[in-house]
Amino acid sequence: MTKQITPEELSRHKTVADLWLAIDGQVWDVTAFLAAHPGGAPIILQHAGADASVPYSQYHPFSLIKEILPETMIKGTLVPFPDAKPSGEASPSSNIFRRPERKIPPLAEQISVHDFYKVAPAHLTPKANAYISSYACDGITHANNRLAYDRVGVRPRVLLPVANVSTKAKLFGRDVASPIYASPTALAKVAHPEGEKEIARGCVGARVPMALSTGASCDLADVSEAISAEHSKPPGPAEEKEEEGGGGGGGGGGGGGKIPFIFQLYVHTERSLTAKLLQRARKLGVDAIFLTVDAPLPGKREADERLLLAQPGGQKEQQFKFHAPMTGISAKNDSKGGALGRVMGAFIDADLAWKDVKWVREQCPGVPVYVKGIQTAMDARLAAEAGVDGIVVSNHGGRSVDTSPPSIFVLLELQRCCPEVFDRMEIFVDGGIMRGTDVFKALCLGAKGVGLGRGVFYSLAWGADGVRKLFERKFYSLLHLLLRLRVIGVMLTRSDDDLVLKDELETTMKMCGVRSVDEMHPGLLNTLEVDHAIPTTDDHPYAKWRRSKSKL
Ligand code: HEM
Ligand SMILES: Cc1cc2nc3c(=O)[nH]c(=O)nc-3n(C[C@H](O)[C@H](O)[C@H](O)COP(=O)(O)O)c2cc1C
Repeated sequence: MTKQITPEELSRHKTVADLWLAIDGQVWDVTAFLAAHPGGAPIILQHAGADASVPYSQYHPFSLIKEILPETMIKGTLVPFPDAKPSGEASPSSNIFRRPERKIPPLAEQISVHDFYKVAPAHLTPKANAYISSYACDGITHANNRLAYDRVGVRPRVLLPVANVSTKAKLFGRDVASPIYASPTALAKVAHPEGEKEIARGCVGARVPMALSTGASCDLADVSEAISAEHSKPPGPAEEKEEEGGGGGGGGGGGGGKIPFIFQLYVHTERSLTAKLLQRARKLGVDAIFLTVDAPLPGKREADERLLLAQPGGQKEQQFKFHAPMTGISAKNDSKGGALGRVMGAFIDADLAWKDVKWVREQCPGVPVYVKGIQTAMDARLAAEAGVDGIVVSNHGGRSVDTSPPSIFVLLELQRCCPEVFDRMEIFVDGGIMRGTDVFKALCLGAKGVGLGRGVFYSLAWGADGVRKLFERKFYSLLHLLLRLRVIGVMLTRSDDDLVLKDELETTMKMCGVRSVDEMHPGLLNTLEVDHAIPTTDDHPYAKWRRSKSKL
């Protein structure tokens, strides 16, 4: 049996002379590998003495470490949570533990999306982490979504007046503070007891769109109500200090117009149920429908698969977290394992076809429909022909079919093979967005806006404030500032839990001589490093599509 290593013991090995880290439940002594790591030593040192599974999985498939490092470097198995108790009725092998109450580090310390990814998992249950972080098979697409952005460079322009820049945009018919939104992600209650309602509150605070999944753990009406309630709150300290000269600008509570509210649709095998759901969405006044088409069945997400759920009849709270009211499905283990995606998505109609897009549009006249999950120029053209209002270039965050192209490559493919689609419909993109530079690159390539999935889930560990901070920066209201000035005599400052993505986007814009979203264009990017990887034709450029005939 391998040695059981506690997080405390692991944390004692974090120097260049003695460096351990845990990946996928195993503790490795990587002291000898530190200098040889092709990605550099600093990134490994950043995670020294800690569980590096989540950040590691952003760059590498879990299988890589076993291919590269000898087994002799394994020190043992990480005991997940020595201070945690197994949940009441969970079977001994279920591996479900409740997190003891841990003090979450201050939000002010989380200054990048990477920070949210790094810190939040320690405050979620193992099953929640497995569900959120998981990806299809070897995680090639998942890792490449992120890495592909790094291979596209920006071309900074100088000596242009950029004292005042604005990230404002109009998305789904409404004014937003920045063209970034919360992608639809099912079962948010695994990360926060208020689930999607809390995401909605954060989105209102940041004044960005929110997309709600069919598989959400809160009902459409409840989330719609949470949005309205948040909008009608009186302005508080987090309220926007309306920018002078166009810069900045978040705003919680009643500030600004209503945020766009999007309903993401998975079509049920029983069509009448989907028709009813769409009618409800329309009545509730959703601003758009995202029809997800890249998951006729959920991908093979092994991390999620391996970790079983508490058995039926187990902890109440467990069931509450893993229940989707709009589909009526509660999670359970099946003969294959415990994958939430598979169990919760069992209702999805795998026979959906282009003709059904028309049917969906007919069910909700007047509500714009976007097809989410487009990954080739061919399908982008078909979407334009189907008359939809737009598409979301997405591979489900690498959760559907592994080795499909990173989203930014698809955007380049559309620019190369069917540029006309950008004039015919709106194009959104998600997958692997971690930095303001990533947002900038996607917008330069014609995206109207970008979505974040996992980042939102991780920021949710801090509740609505975390979500707001992920997207937006917070200013003190003038009133609040004056009060502070009088009472404690501070200088005019921003609040200490400023920003993340919007601020990074503004910085990039300033460095590139761009003052508004409309001024961004492909000429501000260098894509030479990836251009060879972008398809030039619909068919394979030389391999012929002919299966050899049997001679028998
Ligand atoms: C300890 C086990 C690790 C092994 C065996 C390993 C292996 C490798 C290898 C073979 C490469 C070059 C090829 C490639 O890009 O896939 C690489 C690059 C890289 N690794 Fe790791 N790595 C490890 C840990 C980590 C961790 C913990 C992180 C981050 C949290 C990380 C981040 C990176 C990054 C950012 C690159 C550069 C990728 C690029 O420039 O395209 N690695 N690693
Ligand atoms: C935990 C989780 C649940 C998701 N659930 C859904 C869903 O119900 N419907 C959907 O269309 N996409 C879903 N997605 C995909 C996201 O909408 C989005 O495409 C993806 O997460 C973007 O990649 P990122 O996580 O790298 O930002 C989910 C993603 C995650 C991480």
